[in-house]
Amino acid sequence: MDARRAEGEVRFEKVRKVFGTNLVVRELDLLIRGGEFLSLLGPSGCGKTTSLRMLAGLEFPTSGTISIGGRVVNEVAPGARDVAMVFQSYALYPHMTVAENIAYPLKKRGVPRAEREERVKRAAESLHLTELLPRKPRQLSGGQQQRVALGRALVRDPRVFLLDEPLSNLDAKLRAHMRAELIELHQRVGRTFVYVTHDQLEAMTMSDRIAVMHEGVLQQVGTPSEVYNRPANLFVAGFIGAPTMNLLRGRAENGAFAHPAVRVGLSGHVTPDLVLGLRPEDIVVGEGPFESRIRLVEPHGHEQIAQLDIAGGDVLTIRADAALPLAAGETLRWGVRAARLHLFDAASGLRLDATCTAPQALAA
Ligand SMILES: Nc1ncnc2c1ncn2[C@@H]1O[C@H](COP(=O)(O)OP(=O)(O)OP(=O)(O)O)[C@@H](O)[C@H]1O
Repeated sequence: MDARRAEGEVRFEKVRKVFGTNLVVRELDLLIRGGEFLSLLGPSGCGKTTSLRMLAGLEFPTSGTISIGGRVVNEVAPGARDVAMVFQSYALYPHMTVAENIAYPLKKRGVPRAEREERVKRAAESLHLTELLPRKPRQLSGGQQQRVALGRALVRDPRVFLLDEPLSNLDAKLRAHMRAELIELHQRVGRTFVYVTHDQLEAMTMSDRIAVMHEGVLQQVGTPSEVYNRPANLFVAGFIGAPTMNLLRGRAENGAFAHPAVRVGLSGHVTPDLVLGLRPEDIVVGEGPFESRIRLVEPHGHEQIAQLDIAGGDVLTIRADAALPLAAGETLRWGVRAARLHLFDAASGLRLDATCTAPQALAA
């Protein structure tokens, strides 16, 4: 590992954070590799912002250690950690020009004027801000303001960039555009990015790895494809993916997963009470051993998403080609791509290392 990578490595070891009686982060163990784009992903209140703020030095861990580049930083002041944070609110100085806003962190550190100007120029170029340098923040769009906030971080060339929902104030189109810009920026600067978001699309599209958090507990760390294709537990299974994974509770019976509406062969070790996870795209539409009534159909242009009322009182979400004639009230035949299904132990919620073999006809 080269020196630049080593200095950008971040490690949380048994980090806990308590606010009063509220345990907000529990025993967080997480290694973020130098140069990696890692997203902390989870619903509101799960402790991701607090984790980021502890890394920035804006909150202190109740116990445990945080290191950057192999050095424990628990006692190190925020300004001496060599990290730069970008917030959801851009927090630009309204009376300063874009150039002055970007230069500000350097000025505060006593960087000489000529060097300041050179570094601002480079940061502005890499964020396509050159033309905007003389403007004041109020003369900029939301996306441009967020780029200035990024510029203010970039100009310092920190070891670690900390980003707290930086795109959430932007409209959908601009967000998509900024996602692409952030990917590019990360590739160009080769620094560690720690990105906090509750938006799985952001996490899935930009990250090298995603750390999924829920109620202060780290649930799974993996590449976007790992968390999508092998969710470690029911929380991750239900959180990642849109539309969400169907989760059906059933029992292991004679080597099969049995539910009033679905029966699938099993191979491997399973527990008696199971949850079967079926992503909407892993349901075969129009053929197969199962039959259910269509409850509603949502056209999405390129595809349709439909809900089926299935036996046992559950609802199943499916995705189908836009050309298929689906209508509410009609009966639909369906099957499953067995090898793509997920099995969880109902009691612990943990993923089971077992696979589904083939859908089986339901007993009459
Ligand atoms: N300074 C504080 N004092 C007391 N409680 C706090 C403080 N900061 C955060 N909390 C609480 O800690 C919990 C986790 O907050 P945190 O902001 O880390 O969650 P989050 O996952 O980032 O959520 P969000 O996306 O809503 O910011 C919440 O219940 C919050 O109310």
